[in-house]
Amino acid sequence: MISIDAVADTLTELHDRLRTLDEGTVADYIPQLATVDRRLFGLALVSMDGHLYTAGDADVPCTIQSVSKPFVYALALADLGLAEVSRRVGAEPSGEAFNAISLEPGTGRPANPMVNAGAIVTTSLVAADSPEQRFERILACLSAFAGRPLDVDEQVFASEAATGDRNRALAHLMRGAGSLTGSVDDAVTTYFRQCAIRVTAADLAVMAATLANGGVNPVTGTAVVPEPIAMRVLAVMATCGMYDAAGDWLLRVGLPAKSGVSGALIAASPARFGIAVFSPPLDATGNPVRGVAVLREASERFGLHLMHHRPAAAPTVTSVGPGRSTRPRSRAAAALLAAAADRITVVAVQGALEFTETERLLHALDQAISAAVPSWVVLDLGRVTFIAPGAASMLDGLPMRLRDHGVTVVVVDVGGLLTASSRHWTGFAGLDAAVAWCEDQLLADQGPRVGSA
Ligand SMILES: NC(=O)CC[C@H](N)C(=O)O
Repeated sequence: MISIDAVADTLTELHDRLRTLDEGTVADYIPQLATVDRRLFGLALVSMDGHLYTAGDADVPCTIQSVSKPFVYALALADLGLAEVSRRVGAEPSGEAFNAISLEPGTGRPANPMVNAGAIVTTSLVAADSPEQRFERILACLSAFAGRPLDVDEQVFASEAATGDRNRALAHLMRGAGSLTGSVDDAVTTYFRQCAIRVTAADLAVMAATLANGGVNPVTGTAVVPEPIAMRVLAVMATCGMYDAAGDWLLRVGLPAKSGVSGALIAASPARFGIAVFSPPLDATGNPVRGVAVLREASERFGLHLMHHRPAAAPTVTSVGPGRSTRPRSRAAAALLAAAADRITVVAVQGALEFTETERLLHALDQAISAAVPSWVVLDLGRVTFIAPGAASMLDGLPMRLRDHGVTVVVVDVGGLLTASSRHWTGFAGLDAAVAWCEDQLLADQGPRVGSA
């Protein structure tokens, strides 16, 4: 079969080339992890439409390890809110390894939820009546992110529970400092179980895509967490997800990401896709060698760096000009409307309105008003597909501000993009009706003169 898909081809090409990159060491401080085949190499990408692309061992299970941390952070944020969670776990890159004892002097608050200390506290914050229920909620949450019921690799769990003294020590330190409340044993046991949840690269790509998609799983359509939470989780991943390599990662790859000692790595390109790589050998910073290489290349090739300049796709304001309706008029009224043609201006807008487009629209309106001194402006949103909440708030005060200048603004807003959320706007379902309404107003204004004409 001839492939016409650049996404599938790119994954296959990256997989075939980078499989020869045989550097790094498989983690063995959790003995069971050392038994895994270092050659395993899976790639998966999930688009915002829920299309899955894979290459290599994308269906081979591994334990999620630290890649669980952003998702449990999301759950804690959903349970407690940002203010409460931030009181307990910071959001500063530690600049240290994942298992560093990086606690804020004095408070003992861990640096961020992406290192072990912060993750142990975050796990303990998940609302529950018992440790068992807490873990069930974590498993259910991660399963919703993945879009299928996940389970636990009991051997890896047992292996880490038997050897995880450093994490236990961290938890004791935090309990001593007061940043971890409750039982150390319960906190680390739940954390170890969470790290032993079994996933494939394909699952991880869906999970990352859910974060990229504003918290809505693009495969199942389930709203897993509210958009502001997905945004904050991505922010913490961007600054802290790659441990002490986080700065270099943001510089070179420019995507929120999270790695784990099993060799799992996810990255999310907001509003574009989630990607995951599974390849066990790790570099000196604890990040998977091949995963890092894949993401560096993919980011470069698809132009994905978050800080890329993205020019607007199309003009926002497509026309500015006088408006005339088809409503039948008396001869006198028609003459008056013709003479006052510059008093009704139609501004036609298209596309998705975010900050840039809305600033552009406001600027065009400003110019139209100063050039023609209209008394009525019809904002035609007939071809607007989306208004971001921030953009709607930029437009919200417009009717009142224009009224101060003697201008009435109305909107053609078939989908209720503006009028559904704001009572400041007079909305019409069609351009003709909106212009006719303005004409009626204009004629009523001029009433005596129409009579005497
Ligand atoms: N970086 C990681 O994936 C660490 C997770 C592992 N379970 C640990 O706590 O040591």
